[in-house]
Amino acid sequence: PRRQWSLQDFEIGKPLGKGKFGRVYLAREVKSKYIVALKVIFKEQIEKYRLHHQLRREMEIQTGLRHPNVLRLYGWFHDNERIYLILEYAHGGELYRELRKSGYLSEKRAATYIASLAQALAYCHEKDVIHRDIKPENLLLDHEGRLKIADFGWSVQSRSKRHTMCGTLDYLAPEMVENKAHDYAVDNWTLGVLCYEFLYGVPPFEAESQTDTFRRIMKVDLSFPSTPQVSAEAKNLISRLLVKDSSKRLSLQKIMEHPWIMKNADFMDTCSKLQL
Ligand SMILES: CC[C@@H](NC(=O)c1cc2[nH]nc(NC(=O)c3ccc(N4CCN(C)CC4)cc3)c2s1)c1ccccc1
Repeated sequence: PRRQWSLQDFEIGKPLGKGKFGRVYLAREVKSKYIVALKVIFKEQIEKYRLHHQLRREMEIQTGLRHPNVLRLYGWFHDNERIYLILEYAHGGELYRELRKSGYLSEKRAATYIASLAQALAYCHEKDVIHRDIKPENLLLDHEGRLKIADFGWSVQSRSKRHTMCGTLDYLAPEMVENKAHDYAVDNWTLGVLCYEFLYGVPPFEAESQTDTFRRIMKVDLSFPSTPQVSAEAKNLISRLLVKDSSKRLSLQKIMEHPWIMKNADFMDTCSKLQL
């Protein structure tokens, strides 16, 4: 039986990051000395924005997911004011920071991250989970540099209903921009956006205003800068993901078999190759 955790079970360390509704702290479970990340969410924030059903969904979803590229949620507890999520600690921090520091990533590193994401999403889709908010801020790195998808706050368990999104629009697929019912293929679109951003350092439809970004997404106004130098195979993969008709986007399986991925991705644990 799952034991009841409480704050007394943990020594709280430095703050790791903060999101809209809470903060994450480094923490150590006292008895086992096991290092975790403790996400603290304020109940009044959840009530104010009426997000308890979403938070419950995040907790149910992430608890049930077991994949090397999905951040583990070990358990949770609460007190009068706060809800605490006991999360896997990713030692490398946010992929976002690495991307901003180096400007853009090598084709090998970009392909490895896209392959890891495709495997993680294939696993999530098998479990009827659509993350829907895959962006660099939600991607973490562990001590081996392995990618971990975090923050399932926006994910949905089954075929999604209409939801308004907040935050950056750069990663929204056309069907989400049009607020149409959408399905798993939104995550495939997002892989195209991420692959572009990993290789060029900026998202493909970036614009001065949100309206212009909307317009560029709806038109799939995609162009490749002349620098940095990016291979034709990489551009081919991006062009086959950033397709308006969601049924025509490359499937996750086909992404993992794409020549650019096969040539550049470093499948660290070969077993993941067998999972294909
Ligand atoms: C993805 C956002 C989400 N975050 C999580 O759930 C998060 C869950 C989780 N587990 N481990 C983390 N690790 C870190 O945040 C981290 C940050 C910097 C680090 N380094 C700094 C540079 N140094 C050179 C190396 C070490 C190392 C680890 C995070 S964040 C969130 C959502 C709501 C509220 C707060 C946070």
